[in-house]
Amino acid sequence: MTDATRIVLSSDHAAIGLRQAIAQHIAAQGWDVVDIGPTTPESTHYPKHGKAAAERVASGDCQLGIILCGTGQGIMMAANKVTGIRCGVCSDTFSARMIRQHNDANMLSIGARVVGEGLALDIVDAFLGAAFEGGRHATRVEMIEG
Ligand SMILES: O=C(CO)[C@H](O)[C@H](O)COP(=O)(O)O
Repeated sequence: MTDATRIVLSSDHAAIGLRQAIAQHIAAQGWDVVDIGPTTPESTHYPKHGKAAAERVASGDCQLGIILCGTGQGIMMAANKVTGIRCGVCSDTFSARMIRQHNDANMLSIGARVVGEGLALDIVDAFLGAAFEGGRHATRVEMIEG
């Protein structure tokens, strides 16, 4: 990935502050950030935000996505319903690195009620700093796609 890689961000109401902190953090690193909200704190429904972000990645408009909800789980489930999306929830940096290296994940999900901001930013850095290793892992990723 290069600095020109476009990254879509979205969340539900539970993760607006963390999403904005991540947006600021990665924009400062030179990533091209597309934050599709929401921006207001009213209660909303994570499936529509996960689907909207996933469609940006699946269409090729964005190369990677970072999505958040309270646990990271529901929005991940919604994103993974979109064909071509491989999204994992991460609460640790090892998993964030490995979902890129072994699973060629194109989306990362984080639970804003699970991890604090400092760890979340480290998780994002681990995800964005890793690259798919291919080889035997490519065979397995192809099997996920069916
Ligand atoms: O984590 C989530 C989905 O997996 C949501 O953020 C969570 O369910 C929202 O809960 P509430 O409406 O009580 O704020």
